[in-house]
Amino acid sequence: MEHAIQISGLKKSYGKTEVLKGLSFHVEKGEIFGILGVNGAGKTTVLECIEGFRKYEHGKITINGKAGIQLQSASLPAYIKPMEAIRLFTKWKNTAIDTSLLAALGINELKSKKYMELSTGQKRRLHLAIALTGNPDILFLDEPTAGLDIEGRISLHNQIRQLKEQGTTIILASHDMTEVETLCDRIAILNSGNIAFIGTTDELASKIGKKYQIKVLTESGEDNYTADNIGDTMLAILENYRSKSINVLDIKVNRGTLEQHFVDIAKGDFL
Ligand SMILES: Nc1ncnc2c1ncn2[C@@H]1O[C@H](COP(=O)(O)OP(=O)(O)OP(=O)(O)O)[C@@H](O)[C@H]1O
Repeated sequence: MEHAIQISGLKKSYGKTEVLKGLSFHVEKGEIFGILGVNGAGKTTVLECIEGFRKYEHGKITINGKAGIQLQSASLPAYIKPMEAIRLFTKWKNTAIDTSLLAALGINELKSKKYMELSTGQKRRLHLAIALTGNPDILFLDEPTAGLDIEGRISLHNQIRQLKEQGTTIILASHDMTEVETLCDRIAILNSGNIAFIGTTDELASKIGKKYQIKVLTESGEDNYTADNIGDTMLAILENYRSKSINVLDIKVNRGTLEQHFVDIAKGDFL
């Protein structure tokens, strides 16, 4: 089956720094696909290369469908009113105003305000409405809920899920594992310009599910370990301290959360 987005061997450098080192992946039609990584991992760069806003040195990107792109904050003129912005983009995309979409996103309530007077959440809703004018097949979202309160987050998540139900393919960048876990069908985790993991969050959880984190407090300080096999590892750790005549004062064992494991993978400490 034809994919919504197909990327092979994508390389991008800023000056001498290679930020993307040959990424290959695809986004399936109708899925919500998350690109994860810590700050500076290259998430925005990947999105911008796919969107066509960034030149790249190597690789091939194929998009099958009409794209809708959520603007970055502060990207509209300060004095423009929400409905003026909607009319501008509707005209530019040569399409009609979708009044039910505007009602669903609460844009009508913002009529009297200027762009600079909107809150972060209101701006995000307006940016989403603009991205959705012309009914795109593929929606690009960069940190869609950054700066939103819990209510705004839940509301935007629900809107994103509804769009998926209507058949829209969604690709989003985020550094929030919890957000991605609740929303995305599949994720790619970027690390040092490469994909460190790609698959479903369930696959990620089962891959790392047996990982334990062990914190040992001794008279010389605190040591941290991770282990798949808790029994053998504990014996080896304790034997090591005993052979060095170091007194163990306390031991704590945790099953790591997906979030902690994401940080390990994203920073390169995984396995
Ligand atoms: N226009 C640019 N010129 C030079 N370097 C850039 C430019 N844009 C991004 N970079 C660098 O490329 C790297 C990746 O940036 P990018 O914005 O793609 O990361 P990100 O994962 O989206 O980060 P964040 O989570 O902070 O938004 C960073 O080291 C950044 O400093």
